[in-house]
Amino acid sequence: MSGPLSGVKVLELGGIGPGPFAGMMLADLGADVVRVDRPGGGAFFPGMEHLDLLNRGKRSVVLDLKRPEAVAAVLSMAAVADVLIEGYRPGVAERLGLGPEACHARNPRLVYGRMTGWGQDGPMAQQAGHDIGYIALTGALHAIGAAGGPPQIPVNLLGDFGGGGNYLVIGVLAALREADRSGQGQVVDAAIVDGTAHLLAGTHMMLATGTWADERGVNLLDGGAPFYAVYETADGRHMAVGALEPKFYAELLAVLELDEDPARQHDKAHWPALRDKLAAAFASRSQAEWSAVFAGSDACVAPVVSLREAADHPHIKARGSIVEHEGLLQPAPAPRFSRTPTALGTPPPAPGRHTLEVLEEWGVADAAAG
Ligand SMILES: CC(C)(COP(=O)(O)OP(=O)(O)OC[C@H]1O[C@@H](n2cnc3c(N)ncnc32)[C@H](O)[C@@H]1OP(=O)(O)O)[C@@H](O)C(=O)NCCC(=O)NCCSC(=O)C(=O)O
Repeated sequence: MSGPLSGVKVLELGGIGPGPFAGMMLADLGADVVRVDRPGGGAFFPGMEHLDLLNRGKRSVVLDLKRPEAVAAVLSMAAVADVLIEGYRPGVAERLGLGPEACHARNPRLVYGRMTGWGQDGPMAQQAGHDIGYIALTGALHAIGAAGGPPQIPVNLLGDFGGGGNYLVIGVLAALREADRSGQGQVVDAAIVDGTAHLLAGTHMMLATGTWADERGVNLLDGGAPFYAVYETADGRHMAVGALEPKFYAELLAVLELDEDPARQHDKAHWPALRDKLAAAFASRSQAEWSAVFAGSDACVAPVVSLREAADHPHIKARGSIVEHEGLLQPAPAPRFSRTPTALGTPPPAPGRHTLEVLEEWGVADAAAG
């Protein structure tokens, strides 16, 4: 296995969303990730486990953790692992006998990563939830959408993955580094509400400076500014315009051949008229035509393409950011490394495919535990 985390052993107790995403990232980075699936798989999309990209590059063991022998097997695996990650409701791992105390008794160096929406404590810790509810409580969902319209759902990118799985990985990596020095593991409590709130640092900065109103669709970076917005083209597609800096804004006006005073960029009273002008300009040609017109320019304009179209965009293609691998269209590992390059992992395994192989390899005595 290549990648900077080559040789790092990760045990992932199977959950949904952000936990598996964090496991995928660790596998992308080269770690040996073993996922413990429950009998019957417990997949979000049953029967389609081979398409579950969040499990690429991992091996799967199926263990019924309601059986003491299976719990003993997982504890033995935790004894030789560097990292354990779990995404149950707080207290579930403890009830199974796999909480941090039980695991640290077997392996004091273990980094024990916990992924939840609300966090390990607080009044809502025990409540069920999903991305949309978690981001709602941080102010993020309120901030997204057009002025006068309802909040818009940013897929489940912001909470589950941006504020969730990513922060679990960051926490795990920091704790691993510290464990190298101290010889001790610790618990990483990654909560989507914390991570999403943290992602809002820049927005809070603008709020503090009085340059951001606590409303959606009226600000510099939420579509309020006409030079940072999305416009419809003649064929019903869209172009994304992000001409923030005066020199790039001037370039936008030049390419569009708009009769407009560049000095009025930040004149809010002028914004409605400017938006109308930009809308009329973009509505005059197709997305493909505008893409050709803006190619190579610094006007910061890009076509809004679909998930499938993205893979065919010349830049995305040249970078190999989204690739077809083993018959599956998927994003490539990110970021990239100069000395220890990463590679796309093995396809998502069927649950339990590696039970015997892994239990043997990780030296777990009772290989029949599952
Ligand atoms: C998502 C959940 C609300 C789902 O709630 P539940 O279905 O009630 O699951 P819980 O985690 O509470 O408990 C899981 C139960 O499964 C049992 N369990 C788990 N693994 C096993 C195995 N291998 N074998 C046997 N039994 C098992 C475990 O003991 C618990 O049983 P008992 O002990 O008997 O109860 C919760 O897991 C949760 O809050 N997780 C943290 C946050 C999270 O992941 N949110 C969703 C993000 S995804 C998202 O937002 C999105 O996709 O959109």
